[in-house]
Order: sequence, then C-alpha cells, then structure tokens
Amino acid sequence: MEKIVVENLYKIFGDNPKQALDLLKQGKDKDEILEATGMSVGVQDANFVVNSGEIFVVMGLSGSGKSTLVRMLNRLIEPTSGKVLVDGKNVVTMSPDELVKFRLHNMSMVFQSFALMPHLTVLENASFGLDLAGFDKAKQKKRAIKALEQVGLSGWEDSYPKQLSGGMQQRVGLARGLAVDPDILLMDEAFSALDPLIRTEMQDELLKLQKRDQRTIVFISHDLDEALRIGDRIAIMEGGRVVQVGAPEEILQNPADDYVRAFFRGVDPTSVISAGDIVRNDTQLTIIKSRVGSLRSAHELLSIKDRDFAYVLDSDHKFLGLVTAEKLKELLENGAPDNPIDQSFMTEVCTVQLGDSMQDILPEVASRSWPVPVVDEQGVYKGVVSKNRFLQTLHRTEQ
Ligand SMILES: Nc1ncnc2c1ncn2[C@@H]1O[C@H](COP(=O)(O)OP(=O)(O)OP(=O)(O)O)[C@@H](O)[C@H]1O
Repeated sequence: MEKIVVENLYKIFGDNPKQALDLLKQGKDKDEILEATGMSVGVQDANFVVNSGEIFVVMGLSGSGKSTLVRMLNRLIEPTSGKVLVDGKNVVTMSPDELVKFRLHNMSMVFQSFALMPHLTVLENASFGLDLAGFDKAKQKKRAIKALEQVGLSGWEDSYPKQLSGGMQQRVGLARGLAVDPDILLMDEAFSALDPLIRTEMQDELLKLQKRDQRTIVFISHDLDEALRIGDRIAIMEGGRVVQVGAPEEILQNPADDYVRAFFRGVDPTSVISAGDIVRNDTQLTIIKSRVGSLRSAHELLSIKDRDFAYVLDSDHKFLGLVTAEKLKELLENGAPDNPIDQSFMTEVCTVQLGDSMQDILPEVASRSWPVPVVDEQGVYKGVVSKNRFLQTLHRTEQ
C-alpha cells in the first residue's frame, strides 16, 4: 500500500527558482544553471512511491540531493514545486498548524548527530518530542520509558548523554523518534557516525523493531552495505535526480545506467539475490499426492508427462518429496503392491527457503541433477531453481 507518493518534486536553492526551473525544463543541467544564475539545483523532478511498512533507503554520492529530498518530505526544506502525498494528503499545501501536528505525530526524524541535549537526562531527552507534542507529564514518562526499553536502554533513564557511548547516544536518538510512535520515521545517516560494529548492531536493532512495528522508514545512507542490509527498496540519486528505485536484487540485475552499475560494482550478487527472486513455478514438475493415488498411477502419470521425476505435494501444496520414474518402475517390476504413494516410495530431497541467498543454495544447486525445490516458511512449494536459471542470473549480473 502506498504511504508516501512523491510527484514532480523540485528544490532550487536561490533567489529566483522560477528562472532556474525554466532553464531546467529547457534541458540545461545543474552545472550550467549554477554557472548562469548562481542557483543550486538540490532535487530535480523526483517521482517515487514509498510503501507502507517498508524501509526505503535513499542512496547517492555526496551532494546528490539525499538530504534535500528527505527534508522536503516533512518540509524542513520547502519544496520549490511538486507534491508530497502522505496517506493521500499533500504535505506541501499543509497550513503551518497542520504541519506542526503532522511532524509531531506522523513523521519523526532521527539525525546523525543524535541532537541530544547535554543538560537533560536520557529520559528527558527521549521524551523531548512528546513534550512538544503536548502530552501530559505522566504519559510522556510512560512512552519514553517504553521507547528506551525498545532500544535496550532500560536502567539508563537518569544518566546524562555524556555518560553514554556513541552507540548508546544514538539509541537515545532513536528512542526519541520512536516515543511519539510515528507511522513514518525519517532517518538521516542515522548510524554513520558509529563505529562499524556498533553500526551493525544498530542496524540489527532497527530490523528487529521493524519486524514488530512495521513502520514506514525512509533512511538516508551513502553506504551500500548498509542499504543492502536494511533496505526493502533503494532509491539511487545522482545530481539531484532519482535515477532508479527498486529492490536491491532488482537494481543489481537491471541497473538503470553506468552510474548505478558503478555503485553496485564489487557487490557479490549471490549474497543479495535470493531463491525467491529467481524461483520458477513449474507445475509440470509436481504431482499432488491425493490426486495421483497409487504407485502404478503415479508411474503412468510420469510416463504421460514424459518425465523422469516429479515432486510430490500434499493437498495444501506442502512439499513431501521426490518420486523418480525409475524407482517406481523398479518397485512395480519387483511386484510391490499398488499402494497409495507415501513417503516410502519417495526419495528425500533438500528444499531451500524463499529467503535463502543464492550463496546459501549454491551447494544444493551444484550437487543435484534435478532443479532445487523452493518452499516458504510453512513448507509450501513455490517452484524450483534450476542450474540454468542460477547460471543465467549470475551471468547477467556479472556484465
Ligand atoms: N542551503 C543550500 N543552499 C544552496 N545549495 C544547497 C543548499 N543545501 C544543499 N544545497 C545543494 O544541493 C545539492 C544537494 O545537496 P544535499 O545536501 O541534499 O546532498 P546529499 O546527497 O545529502 O549530500 P551529503 O551526502 O554530503 O549530505 C548540492 O549540490 C548542495 O550543494
């Protein structure tokens, strides 16, 4: 479901944005405009959608427009033109009062610099936004304590920021964002100042919170590893433009241009692309146990389909195992009774999960002569990954 819809959004810094807009529309680029008018194009014609409950990462080199774009979502920076629709309501045309309410209740922002007040305790810092939002003291305390608990800082309520490590200070910053319980959290390079181990820890923390809360998070990062780790989808920016939006594996498999390709160079595609991304559902390969009946009819079915094997599923499509034509034939020739097919006629095969990476499934794909069956968390069959498909994907991402 669409949570934020950005349409034709522009930001020009300078006194006469209209002049710069006209030049942009005439096809002049950012540098030409800066030279001719002294005006700086921050964001140019951004169009994208952020879905409810996803972590949407905005990536790009320094100066590409990430901060400007994200600050226009809550109008910390006023857009020059365009629309930002949140749940269908245009943030750009909100009155000052509406905007204050919107920022306090619907869209919080967590900054890289933590922005903690040194003279306030951890609890007071965490309740800061609640105070502004007009919650009474008791409610503020209750919510802030809960938010601190969520980020693992119970027991530190009465400490002061300087008594905390950088990682813990960032947790307070995050708790402050969470305390107002917003549907949307904007995070501006929130973990960039942390050393790598703590940074990974905070990313895990965010993913854990996200699993439970399913907020909509827009996260600015210039770090590809971070984007791949936490992002459901990524927007790549270059020179004020959003040049591509997609799931990491989509971008990796189909980069829009050389800039995007260069960004992803060095990323091992097998760690990003999952079995679910390359699975193919081939019903020719499956038989439903209750429908096939006995050993003999299973054998006949395989002969008709001219197949050496089939995967057997129960009536809910849960994966049961593999039957081969050869084994069925051998059993029948040796006079086995024509019983309903059950586990004793099946060869056990390893399945892989939708979320397993190509790296994880490589040993199975390489060692099996049949395509590897893929199941979801409930064990329901979703299709197969064949050796060919695996190699084609590798080949495409290596170009
Ligand atoms: N207040 C401003 N006045 C003039 N130009 C600005 C202003 N803020 C940003 N810009 C320009 O807008 C462009 C985008 O800047 P922005 O800070 O959004 O990029 P960024 O991708 O967030 O960079 P970084 O990763 O370094 O934070 C840059 O060319 C920048 O110089």
